[in-house]
Amino acid sequence: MSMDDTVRAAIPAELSGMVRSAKFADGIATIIADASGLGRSAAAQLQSELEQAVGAVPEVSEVRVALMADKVERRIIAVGSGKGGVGKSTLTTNLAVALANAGRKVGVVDADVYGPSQPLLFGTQNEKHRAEGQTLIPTETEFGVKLLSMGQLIEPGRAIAWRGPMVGQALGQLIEADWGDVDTLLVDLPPGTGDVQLTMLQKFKPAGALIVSTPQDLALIDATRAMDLFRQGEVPIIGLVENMSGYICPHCGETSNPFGHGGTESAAQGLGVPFLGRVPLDMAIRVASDTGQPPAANDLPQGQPFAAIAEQLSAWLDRSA
Ligand SMILES: Nc1ncnc2c1ncn2[C@@H]1O[C@H](COP(=O)(O)OP(=O)(O)OP(=O)(O)O)[C@@H](O)[C@H]1O
Repeated sequence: MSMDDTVRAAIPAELSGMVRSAKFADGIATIIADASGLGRSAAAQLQSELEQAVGAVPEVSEVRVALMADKVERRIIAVGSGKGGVGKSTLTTNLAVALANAGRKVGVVDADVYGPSQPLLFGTQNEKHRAEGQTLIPTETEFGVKLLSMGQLIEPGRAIAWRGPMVGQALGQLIEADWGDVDTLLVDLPPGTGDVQLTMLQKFKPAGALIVSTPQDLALIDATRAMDLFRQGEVPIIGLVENMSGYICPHCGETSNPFGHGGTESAAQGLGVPFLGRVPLDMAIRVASDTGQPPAANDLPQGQPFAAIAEQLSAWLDRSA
């Protein structure tokens, strides 16, 4: 057996699939391994396990491990709205879960400084974010989606006092975290066109933006303003989503239209952007969301509108790859 083979044989079976080459010369073992898709901490663990295993070979006085990684191409999708309370966060959570169910590697950045609600929606509000040095480690939710939230960087109630540069810095920490193999990062923006939106356009330009509105004229005017900002920043508008479109009565199942109906679809037509679909105002969506059980995670009828919109988003991601 050559010394190269001896070094290779010392590598534990579960790691050998990642090892691209193992060489030995002058007491030094040089291992090249493929760490594609591993997060920073998993890659560090791979390195130390290789060093230990190969270092145990008596002839080896030094182990040099080089880790290669395919750079994950990660696209940012901004989810915005003109005004608050239209269901932007609920949509973000459920689209993320539906995309993950369809096999994508999905992360959510909760950049809503003024009302960070993703930890509640994913049921992770009792978990603290971890960090390695300056790098945040996203929380693994039980729905196969990774999550980082402004809510865990800021004390509740302090957000209002935040100025532009602080917001920009915090957003940078969230977006440049250790996302590992995540290829699609949905960013839940605060409503309107403020500091977070500007920082996103200047520093972390999204691949596309999705805008949520309710059917009323007022909400639509605000949504148009939000869309204009992305257009000015040359971010493609993936489409408009109408939320709270039609109320499903929990008693009789009949649908009524407290906020009107179809306004978003005709606004989308008028603005020349795709209409991606509507989600009804359904108490079951609110109840499931408040208990950290996104409707899209379960095979419930309430999950279907989200799954249909996620399919369109997925098709857009494929087309623009
Ligand atoms: N389709 C729906 N049916 C029933 N309730 C909904 C629906 N969409 C959202 N909600 C509820 O409306 C409230 C506001 O939703 P959400 O937090 O997602 O809005 P938002 O636009 O992100 O608001 P903000 O900007 O204030 O964070 C929540 O209580 C949520 O559960």
